[in-house]
Amino acid sequence: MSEAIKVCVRVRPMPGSQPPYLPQSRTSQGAETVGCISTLASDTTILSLTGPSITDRRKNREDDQPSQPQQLKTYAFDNILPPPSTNEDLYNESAASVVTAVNKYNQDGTVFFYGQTGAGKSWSCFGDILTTKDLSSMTANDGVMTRALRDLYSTESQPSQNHSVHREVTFFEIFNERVHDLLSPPPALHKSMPSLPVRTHPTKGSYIEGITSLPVADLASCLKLVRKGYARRAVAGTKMNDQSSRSHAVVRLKTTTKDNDHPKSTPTVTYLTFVDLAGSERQRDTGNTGERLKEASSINKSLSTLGGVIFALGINSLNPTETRHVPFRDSKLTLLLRNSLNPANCRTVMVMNVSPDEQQFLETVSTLKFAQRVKQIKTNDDVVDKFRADESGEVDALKKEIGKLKMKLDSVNTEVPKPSQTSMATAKYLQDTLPKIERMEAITRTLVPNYHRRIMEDKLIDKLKTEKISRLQRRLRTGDANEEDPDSDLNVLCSEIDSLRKLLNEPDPDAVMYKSLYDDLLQSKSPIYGADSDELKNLRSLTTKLMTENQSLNQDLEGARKQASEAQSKAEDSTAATKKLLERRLKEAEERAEAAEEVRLKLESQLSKSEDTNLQMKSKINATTNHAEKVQHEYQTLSLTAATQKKEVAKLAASLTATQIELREKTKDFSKMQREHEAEMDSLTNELFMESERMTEEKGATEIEMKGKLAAAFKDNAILQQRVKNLTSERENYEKEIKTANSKISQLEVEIEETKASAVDQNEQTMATHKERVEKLEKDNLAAYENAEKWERAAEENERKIGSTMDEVKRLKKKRDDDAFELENLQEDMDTMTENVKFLQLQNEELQAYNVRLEELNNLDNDNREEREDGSEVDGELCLTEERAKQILEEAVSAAEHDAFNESAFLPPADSNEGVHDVFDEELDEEEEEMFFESQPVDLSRDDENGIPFSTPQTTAKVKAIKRSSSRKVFALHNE
Ligand SMILES: Nc1ncnc2c1ncn2[C@@H]1O[C@H](COP(=O)(O)OP(=O)(O)OP(=O)(O)O)[C@@H](O)[C@H]1O
Repeated sequence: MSEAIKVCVRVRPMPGSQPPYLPQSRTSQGAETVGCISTLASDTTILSLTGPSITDRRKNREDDQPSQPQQLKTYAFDNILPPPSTNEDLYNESAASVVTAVNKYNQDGTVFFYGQTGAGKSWSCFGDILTTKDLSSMTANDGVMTRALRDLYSTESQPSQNHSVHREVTFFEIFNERVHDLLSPPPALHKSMPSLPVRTHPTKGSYIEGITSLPVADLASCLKLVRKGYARRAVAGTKMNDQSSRSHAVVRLKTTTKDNDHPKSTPTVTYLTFVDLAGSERQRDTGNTGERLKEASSINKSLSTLGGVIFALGINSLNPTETRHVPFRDSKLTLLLRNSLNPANCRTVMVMNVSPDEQQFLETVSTLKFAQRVKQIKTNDDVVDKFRADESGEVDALKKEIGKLKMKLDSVNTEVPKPSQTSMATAKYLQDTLPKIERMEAITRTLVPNYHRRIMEDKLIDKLKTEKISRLQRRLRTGDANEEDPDSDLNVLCSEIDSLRKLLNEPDPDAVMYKSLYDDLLQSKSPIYGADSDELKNLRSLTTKLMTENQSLNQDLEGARKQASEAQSKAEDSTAATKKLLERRLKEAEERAEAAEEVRLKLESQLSKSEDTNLQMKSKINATTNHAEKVQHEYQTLSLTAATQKKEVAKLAASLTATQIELREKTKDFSKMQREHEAEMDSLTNELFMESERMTEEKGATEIEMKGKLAAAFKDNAILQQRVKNLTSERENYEKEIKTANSKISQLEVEIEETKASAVDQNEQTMATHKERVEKLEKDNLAAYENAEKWERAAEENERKIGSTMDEVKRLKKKRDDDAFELENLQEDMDTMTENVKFLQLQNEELQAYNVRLEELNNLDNDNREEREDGSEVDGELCLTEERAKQILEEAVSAAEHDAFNESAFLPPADSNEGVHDVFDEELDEEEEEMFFESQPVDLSRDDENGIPFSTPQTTAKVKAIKRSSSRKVFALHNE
């Protein structure tokens, strides 16, 4: 059993730091620290993480205090690359071996880039491909993918006479569980990228229907296409990364190699895949909402499925007897990369990108835990792919197996130092050869058990292969006449396997040859040395000489051997100690395994219990999900109601504003009128006051009445002013209330939105982490209970929030109704006020008219007085009987008096006497008229029956007017 997936951890530089990205501290033992990550310069497989303890973290979350760092854990992986590691370093440690496997041994290869958002996955994979101008020449920031492609194109399996190579590239992304072809022509403007369907073929496995696969003959055209596709990838700015990839991007290069020597043979197809996964992200850190949140939820879901697949593969490889279901089908990512995750099929490397930033501590822990799970996946070289469903793929698998065997053979061959070709006839050769032979002997001694072990291992593999081959042959024999075709794939494969087997079974021929030579030499059985010739004599003397030299050399050699044996014994001691240590460790491991078995049994029983609990939990979660959906529905209804209410409130506010404007206008008018009124009142008061002083006591009653009216008017005016004031302050209060209500409504809406978003977020997150939780439940039931409780608490909290929100909405509704009612009342008050104001206006007008009338009367009285002061007399020339004239005059006076005092509007304006003079102007001259008036025996000092005084200037004027009109009538009668 060996680890199937190589895991390299790449630590990015501290965010915001500048090159050369040196460690922040370095201890005397060589430990280098950047942020929360420490590494050893002497051991690049160990990493330790320092961070706050879980309790500290919880505490910090509550009281927001910085915590004391604590040593947390040390992890071991295949390779750790702390800053300032370059993309070249990363390539050499990760993808280089994958390229070799693809290129040299026809294996499939995949490189994954995993890590939280902003940890440097895209940087590690693609480097600065978007900004590099010349793609054909290498730059320092070339990503791992670029370097791998460069190596692939430049090395062995280039087209040759024997082989023809054809390469095609595909580039797609998985965005929100939709597969987008990044090499297809872009969609029309404002149209979204079409989603391609993923189909599963019974023999070919899963594939994308209609994906663009473009031939790429050289590196530059391949990189150009990748760059084009990469530029079209879905990215968006988040709080954690301003160019965050929102999708999983997969670049796949298919290489088809045809063997020209065997044109009928099936071409070998290999895939080299690069997967830049979207980064896991926590909503709390990114602060994502809306579309970004939806994307994050989809990313987390597919990563969680990937985790589930890795977990199941790990469990299966730990316990090969039972096969746990591997949920490849749960996401498009795992479905399409199923082959890449199968260690029997593919050489896979995972680059785990982490950030040393203390703020990202939890994410780093989570990535490293994921990496540990990946490391749990083991592969047994004897185990043939149990995932492969199709038998037609077996030829391909066998070819890949040959690749593996070749790789092994290569590694074995490189361990054997080859002796150089030398002449056998010279002693020099012997001199040179002897120590070499010695060494060869030693090597052979060590190699033989190795060979034996390997032969045993490979025999096992061979057994499986032979079984497979005979099965295949049987099938071919029964179904295909081509069985004897020496060119058939199977025969080619068989012969290749046989030759490989031979190579593995037979000891190195050089070693055997040198060994036999050496033996011959030692026993002097070689025919060359047996002949008694001069050459031999010479050789013998030379040999004797050499032998003496050799003896001394042998002595040296003996010394060296002694030293070597000492070193060997030391090495043996240390080996024994190591063996002991290993045995102790083995024992410990066995004990641990036993303990683990016990735990497993316990866990199994717990598991069965957990499964019940799971079911309960699932039903609970379903119920809660239903409840959450209901809540969501209620939210929507609430939002609709809130929107309607908002509209109503907006309408109300608009009508209120209109009323307010109207009110303001009216208030303005009222204030203006009031001011005018006050001014008029003042002037009227003054006038009245003056007038009242001048007026006699008979006018007192009128004056008092006037004053009373005036006082009443003042009072009304004061009330009006007060009312207007109250109204204004009421209006202001109402405006304030409306404002508060509006702000409360918008606050409420924001709260509803937030609660809705957080509920949706919680729902999605719960659904996404559900599977993981269930698995966690299997491990730790208690933790799951805690989670469930937390979840329930969150749901209760939601319910409580909804309750309080609904109460708030109800309260606001009631408030709105109250306000509407208050508004109606205010409107009524306003109407009453308007009527009052109208009434006051009328009163005002009456007062004005009265004033005018008073003035007029006054003027008339003055005129009258002036006329009387003239002393002119009326000539009695008229031939009208005195009695008839008196009668007519009395009738006219009475009618006029009635008109004058009951219909105040009947009087002409104060400044005009037109009505009086008209007739006279036409028919009598001034003198005649005066004479006529004077002749009339009217008592101007008497009161009429209504008690109206005639002795005032006004009454005098009135009477004079009456007299005139009467005279006119009398004159007319007289003329008749
Ligand atoms: N090793 C590194 N050296 C220098 N800069 C780096 C390194 N790793 C990452 N960065 C920088 O950090 C930024 C974020 O890296 P990148 O976009 O590769 O992250 P990511 O893991 O792909 O994030 P996301 O999942 O959000 O797409 C980039 O601007 C990149 O330049």
